[in-house]
Amino acid sequence: MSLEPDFVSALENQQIELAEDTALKLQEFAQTMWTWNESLNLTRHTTWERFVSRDLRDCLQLAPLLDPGEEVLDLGSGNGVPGIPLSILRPDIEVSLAESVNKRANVLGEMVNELQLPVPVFAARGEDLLEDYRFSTVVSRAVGSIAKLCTWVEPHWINVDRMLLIKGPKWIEERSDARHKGLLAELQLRRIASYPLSQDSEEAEGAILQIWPRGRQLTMQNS
Ligand SMILES: C[S@@+](CC[C@H](N)C(=O)[O-])C[C@H]1O[C@@H](n2cnc3c(N)ncnc32)[C@H](O)[C@@H]1O
Repeated sequence: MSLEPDFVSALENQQIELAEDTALKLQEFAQTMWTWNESLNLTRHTTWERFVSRDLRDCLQLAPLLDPGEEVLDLGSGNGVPGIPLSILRPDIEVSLAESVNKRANVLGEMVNELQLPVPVFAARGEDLLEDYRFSTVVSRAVGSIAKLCTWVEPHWINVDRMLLIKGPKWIEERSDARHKGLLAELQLRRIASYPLSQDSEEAEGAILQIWPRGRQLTMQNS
């Protein structure tokens, strides 16, 4: 297999440099996802430009924030973003996927098999899994507001060190809403990455928010 020219130019346009075997695996992921997308509604990002500038860009921002050996749960994995690219970019961490819709969870299982990735897929609500499993970091993108995620994880902080949420510019309103509802009273929230969402627009910014219990000392390097 070789790299698709349109994928290579999308990477160049975004000034992203990747080892060839990593790029090939990410390419395989996108192609597998797009094939499944024909029968199941998984993604609207169906061009290399969109895949690189949105999906991959978010994952590349998230990947360096995790420590080697971390156990990570992608809550609401849907099409596999960010969990699957994360496991490709960071083979030194253990990624699991939680997806509450059975059909999508089955497809995720097929995708990780095709890609031969050591990624368990749970057909379950992420918060239910937290009753029985422990994860150092819960990651999530495009699943729910800050308030919703805080509510889901609230009873389970004993089994989670921190959440890392990938958010668009609306995160500030979501933070106000969560504060207003008193959901952040026992939590700390810090933006630990921010980046332009598109090279054409200076306004739209992506953010990675870290949320963790007040008073808890995190041991991760980038926390
Ligand atoms: C809009 S998709 C986002 C998919 C992917 N994370 C992304 O960024 O493109 C949200 C997915 O989360 C799933 N979902 C919603 N609530 C969930 C929960 N509590 N636990 C697990 N999956 C959930 C939905 O079924 C859906 O597939």
